[in-house]
Amino acid sequence: MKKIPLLLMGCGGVGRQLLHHIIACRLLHSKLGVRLRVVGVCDSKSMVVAPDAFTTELDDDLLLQVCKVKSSGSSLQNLNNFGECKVFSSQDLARKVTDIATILGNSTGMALVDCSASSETIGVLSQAVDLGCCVVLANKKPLTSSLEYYDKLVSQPRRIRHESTVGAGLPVIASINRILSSGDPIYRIVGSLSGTLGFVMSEVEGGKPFSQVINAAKSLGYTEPDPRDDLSGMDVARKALILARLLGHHINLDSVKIESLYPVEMGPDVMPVEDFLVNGLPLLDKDIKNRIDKASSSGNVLRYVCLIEDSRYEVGIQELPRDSALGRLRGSDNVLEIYSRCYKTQPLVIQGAGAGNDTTAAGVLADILDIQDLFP
Ligand SMILES: NC(=O)C1=CN([C@@H]2O[C@H](COP(=O)(O)OP(=O)(O)OC[C@H]3O[C@@H](n4cnc5c(N)ncnc54)[C@H](OP(=O)(O)O)[C@@H]3O)[C@@H](O)[C@H]2O)C=CC1
Ligand SMILES: N[C@@H](CC=O)C(=O)O
Repeated sequence: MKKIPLLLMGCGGVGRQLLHHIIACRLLHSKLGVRLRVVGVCDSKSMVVAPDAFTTELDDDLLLQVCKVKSSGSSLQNLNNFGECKVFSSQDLARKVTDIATILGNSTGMALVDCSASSETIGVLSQAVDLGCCVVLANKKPLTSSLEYYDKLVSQPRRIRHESTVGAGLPVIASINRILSSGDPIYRIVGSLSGTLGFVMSEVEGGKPFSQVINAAKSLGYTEPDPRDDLSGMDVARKALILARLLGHHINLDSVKIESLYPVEMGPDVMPVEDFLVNGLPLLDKDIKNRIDKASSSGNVLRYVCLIEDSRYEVGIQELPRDSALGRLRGSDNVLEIYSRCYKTQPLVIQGAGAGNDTTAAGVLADILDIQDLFP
């Protein structure tokens, strides 16, 4: 049986769902001759690890307990007396992750899985690459920081997977990699790449207030931890940057033209997120409704569109015909049109659920299975 040691960073909506998927797939994976050995799980402050990363793992009862503790809003410290594990607190975290990566990286190998929404994981991920580990990301921040970090993370292409960073579980990165590796140059990508903003546009079209829809999107697990990451366009800009860099464009986030749906006075530096959700959002209801009604009166709809073409990198609202590919989108679906030599007149179109814990975690799990050949 092939064994893949795995350390999970981030135990929020996506991370917990990943643990549930791993447990639910035990039988399937054993038929495939693979076992995912979860050796550690950490959140922002603590980490729970197996007593000996070489020979032991966190068993499924303990993983379920991790999920239970985290979904109740408690700390992983509460697992101190539950089963065979050790719990470490904040100052030791990065060092402890690196210690495990050092032990396993050059022996059995290890998959370091980032389901956090933090930029603090970038250092440990890049060290893990040097230590011979694989990295699997749902977190977009490590790939959208400096070009130096990006180049480091992708320096061993067989050892990195990040399908869920764009379009959640949709096969966007894999499809682009296949097209590029066949020498077919991609010259234009256009799409709607935010589950949250897609959901918002179609629900507000249906008559619901913007503020209510954003809160619903948060409860459904579509938004980033702070929904302003979605509403500012920054989350889509990160996806645009990931795609542009995949196409070989050596650019940074400041090359992406971004349209925000809220004013600077409601930004994270000015207002705490709870304040924004309760008091800020309702102030935006009228303006968004007016914009949508105006488009509707001309038979159009509003969609938040991502465009990558030549040296144009733009994310923002566009008014589009209701019966266009993007105009027909409903709910949290994403759609992506890829134009290349082979897909010139008719683009390659990828469409489907583009956000949510289930599909995102499924994408992460498929990525982990995809690197199984690198493990003994
Ligand atoms: N939801 C979706 O539809 C999609 C999400 N993604 C990406 O998946 C990631 C996770 O999203 P989601 O689960 O919704 O986010 P959550 O906010 O629910 O969870 C984030 C988790 O990361 C932990 N964390 C924060 N900082 C660190 C750190 N430095 N080291 C380790 N863990 C840390 C948090 O810890 P604590 O509990 O202590 O706060 C929390 O457990 C995000 O990057 C998001 O962009 C990608 C595609 C789709
Ligand atoms: N917040 C994101 C989640 C996926 O990346 C979105 O709404 O698309």
